[in-house]
Amino acid sequence: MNEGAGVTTGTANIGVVGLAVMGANLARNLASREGNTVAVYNRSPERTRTLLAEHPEAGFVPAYSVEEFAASLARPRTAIIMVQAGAATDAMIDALVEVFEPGDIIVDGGNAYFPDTIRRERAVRETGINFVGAGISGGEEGALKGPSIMPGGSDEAWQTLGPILRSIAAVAEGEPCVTHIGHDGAGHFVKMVHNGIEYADMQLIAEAYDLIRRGTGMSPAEIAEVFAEWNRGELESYLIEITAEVLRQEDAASGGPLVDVILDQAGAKGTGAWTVQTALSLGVPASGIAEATFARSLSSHPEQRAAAAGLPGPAVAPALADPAAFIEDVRQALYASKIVAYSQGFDVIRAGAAEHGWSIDLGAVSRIWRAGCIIRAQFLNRIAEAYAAEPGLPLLLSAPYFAEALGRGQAAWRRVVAHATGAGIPAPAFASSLAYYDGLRAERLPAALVQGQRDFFGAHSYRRVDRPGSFHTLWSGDRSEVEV
Ligand SMILES: NC(=O)C1=CN([C@@H]2O[C@H](COP(=O)(O)OP(=O)(O)OC[C@H]3O[C@@H](n4cnc5c(N)ncnc54)[C@H](OP(=O)(O)O)[C@@H]3O)[C@@H](O)[C@H]2O)C=CC1
Ligand SMILES: O=C(CO)[C@H](O)[C@H](O)COP(=O)(O)O
Repeated sequence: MNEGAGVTTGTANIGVVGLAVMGANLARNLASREGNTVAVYNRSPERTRTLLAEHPEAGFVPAYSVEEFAASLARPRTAIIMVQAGAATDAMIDALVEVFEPGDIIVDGGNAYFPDTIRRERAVRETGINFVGAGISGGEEGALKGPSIMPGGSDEAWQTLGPILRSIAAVAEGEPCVTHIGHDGAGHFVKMVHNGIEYADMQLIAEAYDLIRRGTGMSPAEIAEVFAEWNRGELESYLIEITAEVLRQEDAASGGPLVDVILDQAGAKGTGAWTVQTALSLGVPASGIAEATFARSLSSHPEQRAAAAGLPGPAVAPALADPAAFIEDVRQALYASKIVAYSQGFDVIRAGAAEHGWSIDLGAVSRIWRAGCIIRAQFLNRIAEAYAAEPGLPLLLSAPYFAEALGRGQAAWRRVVAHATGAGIPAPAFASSLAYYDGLRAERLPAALVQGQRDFFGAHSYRRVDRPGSFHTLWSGDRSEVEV
């Protein structure tokens, strides 16, 4: 039976392909906006049927084949794909290209590795169809109520898409959380870095929890109250808020805290690793994001953890003289490390924009992250202010507000990292953020010695502090210096 038979075709002004958690909620969000009629299609028809049955109010136009989907859309067609990243996205793009026409727009709203988006945009453009890679953040709730949206693609496609995306995006201080990030893969690039920062933020919060729990012996429910309190101050953010919720949750089966029965192996779908790979290839030291990504990897090697379980650690953990003061230290260390994570993330975006010829407005990026997305936070207002005051800011953490906050928090930060080290509690994101801060502010770095070593074994040469040029010491000869 053709389940689409009987529906009016060509009337939907927008379509959604892929009706899992993100696609279904985005389709409902679109349908709830004045003037929209939304066509929906999913590879497995069950999802389409379920969505229709559960949300008759949305007035969806269902399609059970890509041909039917194309026919249900008014021309020029606009469709948003929300399917699994990778091969599934390629398969859906190929299928839509077969049934769409020049001038139509295909939007990939899923997470995609930006080089894939650049490749797809180029290939689809050849057919005369517009392709837009748009990062969408906010999870299930954001997709439904208003996500933060990071579209790339052409100016022409943005003319059509802009009003639709503005109508469904979250709103922060009266501004929709969407902006045309830049051409081809720019949108997915920025979404990738958003997720890298998300990894760092989550890891820092997890380390804060672990330090407090192991240091003070407080229960998860008690620590939830600490996070709830922090959420009323400068750390106010969605991730802090949901952390309190998770820590408060009791497990029905054991009667204890849910967090204690969740297997301690963190999953990852790839965006953190993409950010780190990209940062490495751009030469940007995104060390906090890297540590957060590696911390998930370390957690997910049970065989290695079992092999290391008997290795010695500190015999006696240092006692905390003042647990309340320690908790305040952790709060300050978390804020300082968070500044580092965001500063590094914005560095990756700046370097990526330069490398790929994108003109990315970093202030606009910070503004569209203020609501709707997973890293939404009060803090983003401070970043927006920093870029408004100095759009060409070379280093976010050197902006007056952040420099002052780091200066205020650095003593507590050091105490926390020292305590973690002394107690044998892993705090890789806290420690690496502090090392990054100290590395940046150091008058002189041991990189000079590294250069000497490189010159010794590979005649790689070095530059001198006292005169221009490149030099090499004749290490295996008379050790005199020559200019090269
Ligand atoms: N979940 C989240 O919080 C967020 C997810 N994203 C991104 O949004 C996208 C959608 O995420 P989510 O809703 O979680 O869904 P999933 O990533 O779990 O993907 C499931 C969807 O992909 C479809 N699919 C899988 N393989 C194929 C294929 N070969 N051909 C056609 N369709 C296929 C499924 O169809 P079928 O029903 O037939 O299996 C289903 O509709 C992903 O790219 C994800 O990375 C972005 C932000 C947040
Ligand atoms: O994009 C997202 C949020 O912004 C997705 O939730 C993504 O799946 C999170 O990444 P991971 O699964 O690797 O933790």
